[in-house]
Amino acid sequence: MTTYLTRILEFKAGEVRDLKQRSPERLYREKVAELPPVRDFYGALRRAPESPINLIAEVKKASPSRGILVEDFHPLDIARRYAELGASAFSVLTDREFFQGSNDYLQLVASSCDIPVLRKDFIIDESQIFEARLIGADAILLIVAALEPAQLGEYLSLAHELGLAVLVEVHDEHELEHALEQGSRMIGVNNRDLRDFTFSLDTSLRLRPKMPSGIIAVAESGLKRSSDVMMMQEASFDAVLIGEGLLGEELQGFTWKRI
Ligand SMILES: O=P(O)(O)OC[C@@H](O)[C@@H](O)c1c[nH]c2ccccc12
Repeated sequence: MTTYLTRILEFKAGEVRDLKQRSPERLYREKVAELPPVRDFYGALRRAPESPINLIAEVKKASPSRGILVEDFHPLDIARRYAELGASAFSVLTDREFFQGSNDYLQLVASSCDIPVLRKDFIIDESQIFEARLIGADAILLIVAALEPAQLGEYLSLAHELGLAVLVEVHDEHELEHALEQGSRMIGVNNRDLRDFTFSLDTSLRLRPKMPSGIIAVAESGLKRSSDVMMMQEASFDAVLIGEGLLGEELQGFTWKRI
């Protein structure tokens, strides 16, 4: 069945072919060895007992479901505003075709701010993990629904070997089980179904009790109101990942944890 996700992944496969032609793995390994260490993404997101929920603020220009969200898009200004709001980490979209993101945006944000940065993209090949490290990311997203079962474990290992943290994204019980079996340390529940872009906050609430303690738990997508954030805090998520909702006034006025 053709879904939004399958369409995105097909396009991504073409991009990855080009990327692999441009840069063989040997070159990546040499370059990565010269890089400074990453910032501690896991450490920034783990919520201490009694402390408020952490914010991963997403720097997002557009989405396939909503089109352009920010016409006059200045990623660094947006990131600085989110840091002032109290964000613990950033997520920067690097997918060009569907989200109008860019590696340049990530590079700019990562090199100008102290807060750790997640590369938000559809990773389907090891070359993209090396690339993430080279452009300055501290963490990557791995979407369980976008990978073959054997790939998740392999990519987790490679990312950790390169010093990158991994946010493993799941959408149902089955994916969660697989994520846990493969040794994920940080798991994000996407409230949005990437196959048809429908969403429900209940997805996070339903899956949270099935995540063992010790896992860093993140609720992702569709959070727009203070009450949504409070609900995830009460459900004992460590963090929320918010893009579009931060463009609205309500969450800009929210008292996020100050750093
Ligand atoms: O803008 P929102 O609804 O707050 O969502 C942010 C983030 O969760 C969403 O952009 C996202 C979650 N998983 C993804 C995977 C790929 C691209 C984007 C995403």
